[in-house]
Amino acid sequence: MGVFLEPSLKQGSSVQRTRVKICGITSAADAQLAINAGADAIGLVFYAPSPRAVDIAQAQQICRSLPPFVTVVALLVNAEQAFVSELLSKVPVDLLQFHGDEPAAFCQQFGKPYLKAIRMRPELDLNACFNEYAAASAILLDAYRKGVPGGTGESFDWARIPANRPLPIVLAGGLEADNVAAAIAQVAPYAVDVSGGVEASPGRKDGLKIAAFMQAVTAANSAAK
Ligand SMILES: O=C(O)c1ccccc1N[C@@H]1O[C@H](COP(=O)(O)O)[C@@H](O)[C@H]1O
Repeated sequence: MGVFLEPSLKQGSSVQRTRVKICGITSAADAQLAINAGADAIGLVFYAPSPRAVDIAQAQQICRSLPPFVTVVALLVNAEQAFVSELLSKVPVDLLQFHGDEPAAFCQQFGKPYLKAIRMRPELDLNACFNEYAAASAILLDAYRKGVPGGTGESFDWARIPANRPLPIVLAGGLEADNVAAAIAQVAPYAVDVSGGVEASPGRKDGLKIAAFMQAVTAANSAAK
């Protein structure tokens, strides 16, 4: 297994900025809040039990409103193969995010770049996950709560993340403006992913919280220079 050098880590005298994904976007207006604040990616949740769930028609409407160079991530939790294929044929998705128990063969079959979310349950063997999902674009690390696939608003012990990683890390789980700088300083992830921490209420984003989150990321990157 090779060792991926996180772009956020110091390379000579330069430090690359931490990418930001704002997940759980449910409207064109909320997408605009994220983009205006400088987010790199938006996440659309295709998981019906979530308060942030969107359907294909809503996703199409949100995507039609987007300017170029914004990455659209589709979040799925143990979805049927047929649904993922339909989604990809109807919505301009850049990246799939598998947030359930999908094996690597399932994730790879669509020929799309993908993130594999790993929930940090206590006995987890992270190296085994890196090996299984070696073809992923990145591994997204999220908090574990039994019976809940994600979006818990809870964080986990970042010390469990090894310094040497074969793939880029997207750090998720309970991030918000008040803790994201500490997370970046400790973990140096490729990207951070936030949902509940920038909401006014479940499924509705808060422009001020998004702006504060983005400012905290920028400040953390400046402090690392
Ligand atoms: O957002 C959801 O409702 C959701 C539902 C099912 C799986 C994942 C979900 N969200 C993802 O969970 C993490 C952490 O979210 P939070 O910032 O702690 O609220 C993040 O990757 C979300 O995209």
